[in-house]
Amino acid sequence: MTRERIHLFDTTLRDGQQTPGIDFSVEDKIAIATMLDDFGMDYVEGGYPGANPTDTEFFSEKRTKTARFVAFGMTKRAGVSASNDPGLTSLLQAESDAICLVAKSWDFHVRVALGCSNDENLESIKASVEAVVAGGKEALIDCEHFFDGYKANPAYALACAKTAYDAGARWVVLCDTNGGTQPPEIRDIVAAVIAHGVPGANLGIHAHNDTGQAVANSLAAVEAGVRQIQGTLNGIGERCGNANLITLIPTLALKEAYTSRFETAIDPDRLQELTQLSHSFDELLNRSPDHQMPYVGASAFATKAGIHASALLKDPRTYEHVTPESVGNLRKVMVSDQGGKANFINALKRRGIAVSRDDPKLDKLISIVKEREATGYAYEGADASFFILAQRTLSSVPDFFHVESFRVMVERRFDANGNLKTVSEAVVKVWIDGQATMSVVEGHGPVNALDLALRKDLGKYQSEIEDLELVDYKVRILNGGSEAITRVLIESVDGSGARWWTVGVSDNIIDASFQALMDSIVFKLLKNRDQVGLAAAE
Ligand SMILES: CC(=O)SCCNC(=O)CCNC(=O)[C@H](O)C(C)(C)COP(=O)(O)OP(=O)(O)OC[C@H]1O[C@@H](n2cnc3c(N)ncnc32)[C@H](O)[C@@H]1OP(=O)(O)O
Ligand SMILES: CC(=O)C(=O)O
Repeated sequence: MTRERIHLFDTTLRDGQQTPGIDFSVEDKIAIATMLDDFGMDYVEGGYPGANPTDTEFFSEKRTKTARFVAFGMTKRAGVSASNDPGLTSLLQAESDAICLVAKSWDFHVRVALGCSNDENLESIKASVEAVVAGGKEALIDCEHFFDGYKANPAYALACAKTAYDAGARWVVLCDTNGGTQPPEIRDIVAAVIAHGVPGANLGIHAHNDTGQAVANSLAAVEAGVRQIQGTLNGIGERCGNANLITLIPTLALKEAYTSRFETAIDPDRLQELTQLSHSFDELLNRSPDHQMPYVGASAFATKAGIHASALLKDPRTYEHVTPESVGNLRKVMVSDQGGKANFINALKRRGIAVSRDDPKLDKLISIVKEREATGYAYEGADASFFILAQRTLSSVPDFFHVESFRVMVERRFDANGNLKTVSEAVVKVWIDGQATMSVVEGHGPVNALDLALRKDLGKYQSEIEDLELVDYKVRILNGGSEAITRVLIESVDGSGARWWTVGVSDNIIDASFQALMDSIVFKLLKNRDQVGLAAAE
């Protein structure tokens, strides 16, 4: 039986950026767009070029290889032509494959927010879509407040959708902007749009989660005929968030209600990387993963001792709706040697490391990782540190250099002109091939000083690390009070454009940073010798 294609549209970098407390840098956006593209999304919406310097810079080049790269903006203002609308002009100049324009489709909004007539708004929709198509780009229209608009004035909401479609929009996306619509209403209203002449193959759904129904509403829309779902990683987004793609993707891929009828572009083998994708994204946001998130949460396949554990030991299907391995998660209780092994073998394979199931070194690696994670390490977000640990445990890693000692000082003092200054200085003693060198460097803060001192004189390796750059540094305090432990995550990049994350954990932030910096340099040296798996440095 032919299955119909559901197109996945990710708006993590646009609607996700509207989440209170979330603010992406250009570097963050590049890292996230790469993750999404690599995972197999059809569309990656990168933000709103022209709205702020970050998004404008992000759209200075195309950031995806396979996914369609989408710029977001709004329809032209009433009273000006499309070619004279500065917002639309700058959108058309952005480097993107497609443009998604938000359009008002609730007459109340047209009157109150835009202050123009209903017909003027329809003219803006038509002219804007035509301008996008004439500019050689795929046009999408986000019909803002479509469901509320339909309830208030069905004829007008339908006219907005149909105008966009007739003008050439590839996708007309029905938005539940305020997030209050319920699944039966979604089903009925989507059916009305299709009956009005906009085919389901050209319809999308953009659901917000204000009543906890964003995923259910997206699936209800698919049932009713839409073929594009917009959502975000881990469900971030304005107010209560957007439809969670990390929940929708496995539901579409694993649940018979959908698998028999639909397919997405996500390679079924990549589903096992879903937990890692979700957790890596949280690491990037510098926040703890939600333990109860469907499929990928640490508790999603956990059970307490007792009746459940006893049945699980007899057959895991007694308490699991899918296997944890299918989404890269782990079963808890049995501390699952079996589940653990499959998971590690898969993760190592991706990094080019082959290990057999009965190799005792694999058991050793699993127990080291579990012990370390219990003390605060998080390897999901630090692929390069995991790679080094795995290589050290399963085979070996060359002792390129040895740091005998380091010292970091922070001094607040008056300079020669009588200005108060805080100065950070680091001293590092390194041994290479029996020769010791001592480097002393001042930096912008203690971690920067330590980084510069570590990389100032690495003897015969110095020329190899000239293009190594640290582009992100994240600190998380793992438990409060005087017992606090610090986790540091560092993102590095080199001249080839490869990026990797390393981790360090200590009760001392400088020491944690030192561990992550060391892993980054060792990883770079291994990479220069073609000794790292592809997935560890993408
Ligand atoms: C539902 C959604 O999530 S839509 C996406 C919302 N995201 C954002 O707004 C984030 C980025 N936005 C911004 O940085 C700014 O709002 C900008 C740069 C786009 C515009 O800034 P400003 O020109 O200063 O306008 P401001 O933000 O104050 O108000 C929005 C204007 O857009 C108009 N507008 C809103 N939607 C539309 C639309 N679909 N079509 C045409 N005009 C629109 C409003 O009427 C208002 O116009 P006014 O200034 O004449 O009253
Ligand atoms: C466009 C959009 O983000 C919304 O209507 O919610």
